[in-house]
Amino acid sequence: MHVVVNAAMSADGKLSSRQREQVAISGADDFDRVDDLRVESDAIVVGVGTVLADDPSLTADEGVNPVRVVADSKARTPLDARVLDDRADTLVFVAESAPNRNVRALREAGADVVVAGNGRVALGQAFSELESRGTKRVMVEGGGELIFSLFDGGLVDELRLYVGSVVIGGRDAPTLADGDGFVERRSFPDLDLDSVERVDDGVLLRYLVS
Ligand SMILES: NC(=O)C1=CN([C@@H]2O[C@H](COP(=O)(O)OP(=O)(O)OC[C@H]3O[C@@H](n4cnc5c(N)ncnc54)[C@H](OP(=O)(O)O)[C@@H]3O)[C@@H](O)[C@H]2O)C=CC1
Ligand SMILES: Nc1nc(O)c(N)c(N[C@@H]2O[C@H](COP(=O)(O)O)[C@@H](O)[C@H]2O)n1
Repeated sequence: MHVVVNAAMSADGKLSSRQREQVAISGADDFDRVDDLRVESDAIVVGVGTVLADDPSLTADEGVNPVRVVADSKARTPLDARVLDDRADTLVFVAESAPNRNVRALREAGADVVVAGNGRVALGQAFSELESRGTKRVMVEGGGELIFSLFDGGLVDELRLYVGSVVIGGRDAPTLADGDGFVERRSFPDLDLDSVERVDDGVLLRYLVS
């Protein structure tokens, strides 16, 4: 299974402002590129933080939509979230500790709810489950907490990063990789820069994870 993390960040590395609402960092050409990547993928994965902050639909304007996947330990995905609409299938990974009534409500809303892990979704287990269902290409669309955990778990193969020509700032604004962060140099994931391309008025960087 090939896992691509795709994100748009400001020149100072922020995914959004400290208010954690969706910010347009890239432009029309980049959103078209993201649409194409969605259609080429079998699954699009986000953390529940992105669902709560942005309410994304995670669907493409044209083509067959991949399954939408939410890492949501406590089954907090709102029942009126756009990821639960009928434009595509949705799989929610929860932890064993997720309240039963939340799990039941998500199933009644049409989601496939799968338990992976105890206190928090075990991403290795969740990705093995995706692979066992025939998933070949996974696209991760954020946010920073989930992306850090995926790098920490050695689960990322490729990073496509749009760097917009804007500064957002703010110590509490989400960055590409939040979580606890790495400390030892030898634990920093090393990246191989594969390509650099001007898109809109920013830059698209494509890295392979060593
Ligand atoms: N510019 C861009 O490209 C993008 C920007 N964003 C922005 O990012 C922000 C949201 O990011 P963020 O708050 O970090 O949210 P995330 O989408 O990364 O979701 C984080 C949540 O996912 C759940 N989760 C479940 N399992 C795990 C795990 N193993 N590791 C980590 N998290 C897990 C946790 O909640 P629980 O414990 O309840 O399960 C956690 O709080 C918003 O401001 C949004 O606008 C988001 C996507 C793309
Ligand atoms: N590629 C990209 N460029 C930006 O400028 C962005 N702000 C984002 N953000 C993420 O894209 C998702 C939007 O989803 P829908 O189109 O509503 O389905 C969402 O997860 C944003 O956080 N991406």
